[in-house]
Amino acid sequence: MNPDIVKERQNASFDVQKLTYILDGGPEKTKRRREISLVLNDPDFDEEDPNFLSRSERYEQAVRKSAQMILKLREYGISDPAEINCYKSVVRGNFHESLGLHYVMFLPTLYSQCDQEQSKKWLPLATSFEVLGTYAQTELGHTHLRGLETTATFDPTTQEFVLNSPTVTSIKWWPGAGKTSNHAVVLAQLYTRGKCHGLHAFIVQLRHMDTHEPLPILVGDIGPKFGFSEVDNGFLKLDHVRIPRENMLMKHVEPDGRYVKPASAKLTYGTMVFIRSLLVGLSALVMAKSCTIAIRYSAVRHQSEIRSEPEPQILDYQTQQYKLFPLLATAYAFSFVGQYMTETYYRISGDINQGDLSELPELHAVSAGLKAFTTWTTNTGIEVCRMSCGGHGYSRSSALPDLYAEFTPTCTYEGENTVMMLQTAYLVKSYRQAKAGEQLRGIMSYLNDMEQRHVRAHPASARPALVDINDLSDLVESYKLRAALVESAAKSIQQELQKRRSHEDAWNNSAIDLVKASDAHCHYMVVKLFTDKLSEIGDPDINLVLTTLAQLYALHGIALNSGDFLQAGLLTVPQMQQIPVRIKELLCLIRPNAVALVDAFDFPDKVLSSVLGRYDGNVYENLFEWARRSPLNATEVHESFHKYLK
Ligand SMILES: CCCCCCCC/C=C\CCCC(=O)SCCNC(=O)CCNC(=O)[C@H](O)C(C)(C)COP(=O)(O)OP(=O)(O)OC[C@H]1O[C@@H](n2cnc3c(N)ncnc32)[C@H](O)[C@@H]1OP(=O)(O)O
Ligand SMILES: Cc1cc2nc3c(=O)[nH]c(=O)nc-3n(C[C@H](O)[C@H](O)[C@H](O)COP(=O)(O)OP(=O)(O)OC[C@H]3O[C@@H](n4cnc5c(N)ncnc54)[C@H](O)[C@@H]3O)c2cc1C
Repeated sequence: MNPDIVKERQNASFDVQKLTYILDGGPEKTKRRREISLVLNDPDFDEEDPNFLSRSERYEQAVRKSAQMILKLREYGISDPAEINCYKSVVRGNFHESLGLHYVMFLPTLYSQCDQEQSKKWLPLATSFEVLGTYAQTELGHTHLRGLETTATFDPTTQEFVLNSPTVTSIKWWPGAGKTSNHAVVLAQLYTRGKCHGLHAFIVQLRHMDTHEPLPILVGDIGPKFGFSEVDNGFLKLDHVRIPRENMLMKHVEPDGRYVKPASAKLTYGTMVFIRSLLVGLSALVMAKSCTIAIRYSAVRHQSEIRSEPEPQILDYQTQQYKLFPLLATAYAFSFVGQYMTETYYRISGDINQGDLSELPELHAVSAGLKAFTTWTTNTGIEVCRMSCGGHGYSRSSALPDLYAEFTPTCTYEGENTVMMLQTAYLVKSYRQAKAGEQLRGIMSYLNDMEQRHVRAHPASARPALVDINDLSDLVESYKLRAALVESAAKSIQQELQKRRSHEDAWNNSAIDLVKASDAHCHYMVVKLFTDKLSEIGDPDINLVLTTLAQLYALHGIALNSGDFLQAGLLTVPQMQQIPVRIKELLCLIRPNAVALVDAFDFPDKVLSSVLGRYDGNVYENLFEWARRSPLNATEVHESFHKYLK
């Protein structure tokens, strides 16, 4: 064990194990997670570092691993979805799996959109993996749902739907598992009795069940990408492909071609809401991994000098702390927000299953906003962690390049982030309702205060600054008032309308304000949820260290967005000047606990797959050992010497 890292652990002021329990949701859950993690010792999962393989080899290795996972899950009798998720996330490490779409989109779509008869037919096939599915929605030319071109036209004479990609732009593009899957949920515009009824979901067989040869359908892999090398994102061109009427999910078309309206057309989009909710938790996980790597490495790396003494640990540089500790605080904040998002998703979708759709718009708005907010922040954070590790951070052995390449598309898939932020129509709507005197419920209820509390932009001089920057509840209140930026967005739309612009143009001309408002709303939610969580934590040592992190998270956010807080008169200039001073104090308070705080995330070394983030801190000898395994070192003299240099 590296002596620096041993010393760091001795300095911790709290019980790391107890903090792990809090993050997992209780000691039982930690115990079970650790039991599941023992799978890492299974030699059947031994594999080559994907960084040393070609794309085709990576795909093959990933398929082998996916197949092994299925067999092992059966062998160990793991069937609880949360446990399957935990198992798979341990085995997958930092990469994705070829069968990922089957689990996260195909199966959930079947679960939520099959009627009884369909469930009876499709669920046994899909859960036994005879049917391997993907989710084919996006097209070469469009992702916007109303713009999708693929059609499904009902033919009452044969009781079939005819699926067609009429143009090049209508070819399905990006669905995972182009080579792996034999079925797809295809999203297409439904036509019956000559009328279009919008987007609906259909189960389409793509490949022969025995030979895996494509049916008369053009299907394949779209080629190498920035990351996602384990995943065969695919194309799919349907040329008048016929499927039985029973393959339409939720069966909205009667045998005579009559269309039966669903309770809400948006239920078809349910799987996207599910994944957006999950991505909040994924952001927390990846931010936690990145911080673990960068902070452990910073504790063992010595460089340069502060005083004329031996080289200090780079973690002692104030600038290094300023790079990493706000991200550490973010990792904790997002962990608690991820827990909230999961609970909220299951609560509201439970109500939806019972026929109560009243909270669907809020679930959509919150999951879209938090997905965008947390993935954007994490995306930037991984890169900060990488650069904070200097040259060794650039090596694939650090895992940080892979974490970035695998994570960055979360800002794009499942709804491009700006587009998701613009789903703030709900916020503006809520603002208008509150202004009209309606009492809002749930997370939007802070807008009820608008009129009474004059929550709106004021010049600094007009508002007495009562905020104590050391008091978290005051900071939460300030974020809440800043979230009233939605008023500026609503006003901008109003002004545009007064200029006789159409509603659509008024919206587009206010889009920057709308995204800012959405961002401020999400930021408020994160600060509030982090602060609320503290009241549940009884252990005084842990409460203290997490309070320090929450303060850092809140103050760092204010420092980055000082213009908003000053403009709205929420803080004065002298208070703003105090914030960097307080931030520096908080960095010093966090410093002795930094390594313990990342240890509490409890990532096994094999899951981190990072030479820099090793628990034992023995970085250099392992870096050397990793480099020696590079395929270029397989021979002492590379063949290119004989071919070209000699
Ligand atoms: C541990 C977890 C690991 C997870 C790892 C996952 C790895 C998997 C890897 C990759 C998977 C990637 C899969 C995909 O990307 S699938 C494709 C995803 N595509 C999208 O997300 C498209 C984004 N676009 C949209 O969703 C829509 O186009 C839109 C931007 C929302 C606009 O939709 P539409 O045209 O219908 O709507 P309007 O703007 O006119 O809005 C109409 C009203 O409907 C409301 N609305 C929209 N969407 C929803 C919804 N999902 N639920 C509820 N309500 C919704 C909208 O707010 C409007 O409401 P109003 O009251 O104003 O009328
Ligand atoms: C790794 C990966 C996996 C994927 N997996 C799947 C899958 O399994 N199944 C599937 O169906 N799809 C999948 N996708 C596709 C993915 O869902 C889309 O790429 C995503 O929804 C974004 O759409 P787009 O690519 O058309 O971007 P565009 O919408 O073209 O975005 C380009 C730019 O235009 C801007 N823009 C677009 N619309 C607006 C607007 N209304 N207002 C303001 N700005 C706007 C965006 O902000 C962005 O800056 C995957 C994508 C990736 C990268």
